[in-house]
Formats: sequence, C-alpha cells, structure tokens
Amino acid sequence: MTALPTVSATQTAAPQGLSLAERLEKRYADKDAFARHRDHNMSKEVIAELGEKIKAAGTEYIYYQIPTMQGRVVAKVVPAQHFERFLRKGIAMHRPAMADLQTTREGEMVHGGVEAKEFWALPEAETFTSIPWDTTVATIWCRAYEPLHFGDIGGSVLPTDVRSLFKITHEEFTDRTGLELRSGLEPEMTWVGSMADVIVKDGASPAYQVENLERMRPVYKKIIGYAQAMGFNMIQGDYEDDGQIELNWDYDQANLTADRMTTYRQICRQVARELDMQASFMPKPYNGKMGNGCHHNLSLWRGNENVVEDGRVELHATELAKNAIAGALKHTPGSALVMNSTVNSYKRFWDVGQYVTMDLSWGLDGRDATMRISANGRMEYRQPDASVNPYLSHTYLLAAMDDGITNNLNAGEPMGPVSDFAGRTVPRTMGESIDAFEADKYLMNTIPSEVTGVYLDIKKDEWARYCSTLTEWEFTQYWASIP
Ligand SMILES: NC(=O)CC[C@H](N)C(=O)O
Repeated sequence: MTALPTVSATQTAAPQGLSLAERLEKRYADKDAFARHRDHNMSKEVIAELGEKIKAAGTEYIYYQIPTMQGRVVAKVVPAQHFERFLRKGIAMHRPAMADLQTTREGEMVHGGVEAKEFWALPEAETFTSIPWDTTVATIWCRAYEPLHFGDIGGSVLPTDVRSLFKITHEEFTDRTGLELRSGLEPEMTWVGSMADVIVKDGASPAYQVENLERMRPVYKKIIGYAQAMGFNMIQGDYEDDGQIELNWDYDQANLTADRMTTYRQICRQVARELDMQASFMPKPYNGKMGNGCHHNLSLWRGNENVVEDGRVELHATELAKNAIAGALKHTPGSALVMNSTVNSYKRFWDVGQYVTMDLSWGLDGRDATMRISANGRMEYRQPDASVNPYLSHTYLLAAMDDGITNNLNAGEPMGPVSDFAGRTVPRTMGESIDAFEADKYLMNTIPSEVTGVYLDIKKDEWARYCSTLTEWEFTQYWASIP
C-alpha cells in the first residue's frame, strides 16, 4: 500500500529553542501543504491502488468524510466512479461545518456565519474502508485546506481540521524528540433496550457478570464483527454497569486510534439501529451508577522501544514517563474542557464511589488516580469521558506531555502530592472548565487560536444554554418550599 503523506514538511532542521507554539506556527504557515497532498493523490500508484480497491469491494458510493470540532463526522456522498476527480480536487464545504453549523443563542453561526468561506478537503486514499453493513458504500478520510485562491494563506492546512491538527502536532513532536505516541482507548457506553436489562443483586454491582454480558451477546457480536471487518484488532470487552459495556481494540499509533474511535461510534449507532436499541456515549446517564469514561492508555515509543518502562518487573514509570505524567496533570484543569466536553461530563465527577477522581494525582494500579500505571509501559489517563473528541484530546495531551518532558516537570511520588502543582483541582462544572481553559496560557498559546476560539464559542454557548434552562430539580426543591 502507498504510504500516507505527512501533513507538514519535516522540519528537523528548524532552529533549536523554538517553543512548541512557534514550531506549530511554522508548520501551519506552509502553503505547499495542499499541493503536496494533491501531487501524492495524483501519483499513478495511488490512483491505481484506489481503483483496484473500489473494484474489488464492489463500491458504488464513497463518503468523503472529515471529523468536526465536536468529534462528529461530516461528509459528502459521491458515486465511486468519480474517485479520480475527487483525488484531485477533493470536496468543498461551508467552513462552519467544522463547528457542526452551530448557532449561538444570540443567533450567530460559529466559525464565520453564512458569509464564511468554503474550505477544500482532499481525500487520503489510503484510508479507504468499506462499510461492512453495506459493502457498496465506503468511507475515505479527508484533510482540509484553505482554498488556493486565498492569497496569503491559500494551500495551508485549515486549523479547525482537528484530525490534521493532531497529525501535525504529532509530526512535530516526533521530528523533535524521536518519540511516537501510541494509545489505546477504553470507550464505555450505555445501551437501552430489552437486551440491556440488567440482573443485579442488591448492594452488588453487575460489573463483569457474564449473565449480563450474555444478555447483550447480539450487541457485542455485531460490534466486534463490524469492527474487525473494518480493520480493528478487537481484544476484549466487559460489562460494567447497567446497560454499560466497554469493548477494546489494540493500541496503535495515536492517529489511527483516534480514527478508530470515531468509526467505533458510527459502528455502535448502526448496531443500535439494527437491534432497535438505543446506544449512548453520554458521560453520566444515571446517578449512582458508573459514568461513561474513555480512559486513554498512553505509551511513548522510540522505534520499537517503549520508553515508559525500563524492564523492571515491579510497577514503575521511567523518569521520562514521570515528566510526561507531570505535564499531563499540570494541564488537566486547562484541558478538561476537551477531555470532559459536555455540561453532563462534570456530573461524572460529583457522584462519589464511581471510580472517578477530582484530585490531581498519579498512582500505580489503584483506580483512584487521574493517571495511573495500570501495567508497565502504559500510562492510563482516566480523566476523559466518552464525549471526548479523540483528535483534540490527543493533541492536548501531547502538548501537555511535551511541556512536562521539555521542562523536566516533577510528578512526585505515586499517590503523593504532585509537588510542582500541589493543591490544584479539576474543574467541577463546565463553567469552571471554561475559565481554566482560558487561564492555561501555555495551552492557549500552543494550540492555534482559530481552534481555541471556535471551541470556546461552542462551549460558552453550551454552558449559557444550560445555565439559562429551568430544570425539574429546581421545581422540586423550591416551588413549594420557599417560605
Ligand atoms: N473501569 C473503571 O475503572 C470504571 C471507570 C468509570 N466508568 C469512569 O467513568 O471512568
């Protein structure tokens, strides 16, 4: 198979001493990015290879798709026979699509409004995948660019394309440190419907009970089957709480994991449709039950060596891993708006005894830490929930770990006070999270301002919509009781 082209040109020769922000800025200033991608797409090998795949799979339609700032997927459907034309010119879309065409309470459409310019998105032919529930349809991921006719920026990468953002951040990290981020996600989700009726003894948990898993056999079998057909290496699954299951696929290069997470959600929706059930990644559907987390299991690799471990048998983290952990913890308040992206996300933290912590800590195999070494070589970041946009979460985590590694931050001892930032807590509401996001100057300066600007517009509006909504709880509490 032809290799995917990098998004940004290799810059190992870039002057040392530049901050991550300056380095990313240089990469985004590259106006040849579109042309490089198109040249790659126009090569004989890429055209031939995609043509063969389409023929072999019997593809009639292709979704040219791209993830949005909120982790949804937008696409155009095109009859497969036009693939060569689309390799060359890609698709064009209204820019606010990157923000799901979200309109604020004041009636302003985020990311530019109706008058906003188009963006162009070129397909990555190598990502062609048939949809197993209807193999006449296939998907191809695209990368978005500023149109060539935009004089000073035409041809550069569109900053609000979060998939490219993570790729560029990762390429930058790898060029400079020689390290690659690999990750495995643990997406938990809640199912509702007859097959999700739970059996539980009073006072006990339904977690791991094979009887509950067995009731959901059609669900996990369909999900695993579709995922395998789409190239996932599915490794295990379990039942966790009422109607809640978690299915895992093998860790991989973090870019691929983020794509798979996005596809996994699409698979689950399809399975829910087929079984006439409901499936939700809402972070906290029930009080007194576990929330839907999406723990990120992270490792850093130099070639084939995992530098998070050093071969000792006892649970441990290398000095480099401790620096990375310190960076992740330091920026946990500032990135919570990404890791916990909904109003509902914060309810997951308030419910005590449900394996989630609001304190900033790292530990070994206990589940009461923000980050733990669940097995040697693996840093499990437990903060994110199932609403997370995996492209943004990995971008923010990489930037945070980069700070920890570059500045030699100190994570202290496992479950001890984290000396470099003792006393800091995780935001407890989305409102606090918005403040912490804006207060984290390092992250604000590092991630392109277009991204943080649009993201804040969306999240501030979401918080305002929530704050301005009367709830049933208020009536129960106050209607009759106010003297
Ligand atoms: N498996 C577990 O440790 C439970 C995690 C918990 N569901 C969470 O919200 O993160």
